[in-house]
Amino acid sequence: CGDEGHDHSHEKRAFPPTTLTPPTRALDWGDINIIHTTDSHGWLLGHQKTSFPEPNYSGDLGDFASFVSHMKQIAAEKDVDLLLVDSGDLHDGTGLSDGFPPGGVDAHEFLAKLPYDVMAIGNHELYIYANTLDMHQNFAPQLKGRYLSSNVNITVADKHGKPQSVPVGSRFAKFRTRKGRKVTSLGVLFDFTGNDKNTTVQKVADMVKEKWFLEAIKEEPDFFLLAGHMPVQRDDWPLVFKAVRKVHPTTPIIILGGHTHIRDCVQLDGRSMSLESGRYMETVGWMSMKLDERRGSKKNITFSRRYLDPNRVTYEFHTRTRNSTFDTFLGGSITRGLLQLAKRFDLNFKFGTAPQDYTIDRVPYPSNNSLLSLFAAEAMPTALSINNTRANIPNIMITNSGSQRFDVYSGPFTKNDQLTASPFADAFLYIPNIPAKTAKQVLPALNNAGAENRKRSVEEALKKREREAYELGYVDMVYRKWLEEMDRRDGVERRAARNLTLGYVTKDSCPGVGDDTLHAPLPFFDIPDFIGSNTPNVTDDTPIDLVFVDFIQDQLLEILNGVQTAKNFTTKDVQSYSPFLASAVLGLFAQKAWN
Ligand SMILES: Nc1ccn([C@@H]2O[C@H](COP(=O)(O)O)[C@@H](O)[C@H]2O)c(=O)n1
Repeated sequence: CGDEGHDHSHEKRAFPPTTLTPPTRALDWGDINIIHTTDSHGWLLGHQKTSFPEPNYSGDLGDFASFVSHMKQIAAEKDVDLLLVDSGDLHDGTGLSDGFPPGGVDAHEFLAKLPYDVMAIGNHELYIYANTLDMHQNFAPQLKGRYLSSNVNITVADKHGKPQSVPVGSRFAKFRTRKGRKVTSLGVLFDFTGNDKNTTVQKVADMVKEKWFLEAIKEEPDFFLLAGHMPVQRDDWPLVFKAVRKVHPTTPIIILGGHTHIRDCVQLDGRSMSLESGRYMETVGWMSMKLDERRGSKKNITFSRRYLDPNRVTYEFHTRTRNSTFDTFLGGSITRGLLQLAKRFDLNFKFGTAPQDYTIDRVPYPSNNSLLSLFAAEAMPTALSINNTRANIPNIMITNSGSQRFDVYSGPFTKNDQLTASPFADAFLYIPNIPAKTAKQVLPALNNAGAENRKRSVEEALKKREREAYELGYVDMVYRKWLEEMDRRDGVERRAARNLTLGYVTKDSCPGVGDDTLHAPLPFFDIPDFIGSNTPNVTDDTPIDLVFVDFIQDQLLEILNGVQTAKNFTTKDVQSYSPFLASAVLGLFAQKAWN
């Protein structure tokens, strides 16, 4: 980096001890180039486990910062523009984002040190008001008008103490690139309904009718940069796209989406490209666009896109650097700062030693290697029996499979591993005295099993619930379908060939191959949306406790009232079951079972 006299050593350079596959080819540069991140969910220290595909994603935020600096330098040499954009969901996912009380994520300080041109808000910034307030008061100001929340507001007290609803960040941003090109930018969130009190999400269809929106898009920029936490397929981007196209039929439009955690690309017309760049810092997206020689051209624009595996081999390949020349001063200081933060939050605290790998969808559910089986059948019953006067009453415990966010690997099981596997601070509730016969029907009904035998009214309720679930942020099924398709295409053959490491194998609807590095896909097994403990061995009329996480309360009550008619259950029948939150369950279990 040319900065002599400071320490370049990183403790975390101990991993990965594995040989990583380099990218297949150089990036295609254009006049406008974009590096894109989304759904990072706190994975700022990179993926640290040694079983594949984890080493593919071992680059940390410091490495990423060094990569961005070198790429900026290359852009300057080429005399082109390079922008850095994020599409939201910084919260919920690791010990760095969830290892301490909500309302002030110190790790975000390091994100703000990167030269982001635009960042958009995600649904995970809105589950807890204190987190949204932190974004509004502390994070957004550091982005100087470029933290965008076009349709998301927060209610805060004005200077007279009266509540007022204001954008969490800014509604839009207009700026010029280094080369002087005019950009109009938005940060749009899908129609999310699971947000906390005193935050509001306006429907996208209503946002595009707002006076401020029509004013903002009126003047023609050199290109529109529409960032947002919304998948590039099957959602409301076309509403925003059409609203812009109505006024500017040929102006280039770049869309940078997120939320479904997949790698995806689509072109809504020949002068636009939409990119989605995965999750958990497992993907860094790249897009380039060659501008027209003359203004007003209607010809198709040449775009390229690429999905990079974020690791030092990828970064050094594309920046023509070596291990000894790659780290910048900023990059090194970010890595060291994050490691200090991890130490401060005691993220290496060991609960026990996991005897084997437990994965979410690489093995069937239920099975001995399934994390969902481990959580539902062993960890939840063990952890929730601690300090619980109802421990001796038979029960059925239910949670959503989406509550388990990441695999557990054999070896030391730390506080960080606990929070990556299960980051949500969801509380456990219960309804007492449900006849075992009724309680046993709830889980299959939640998973829509036996739908063909069900009455039409229940069918309709389930359809409605599916729609509502999407609005609440349930998109795990989209990610899983994506994994299933890549495995089904040629998973068995690619894995059998043994010349490729495991990783993502993307097929999207943009021209050419999108993945930067070739891999064999992971094996995939379908999993249910809801999982439960083993049913107790009691007679059908035995009254038992129906235990569940608060996150699924509304759906559970709806289903419970569908499988029986003796009583209409409401939130008044629900009580607190345990002092422990979902995010603590695996640690409590590991202390008992893995020590
Ligand atoms: N309190 C919570 C909040 C969310 N979830 C799970 O997260 C999913 C949404 O996350 P995305 O990254 O996909 O936006 C949601 O479907 C739930 O599975 C939770 O369990 N508890």
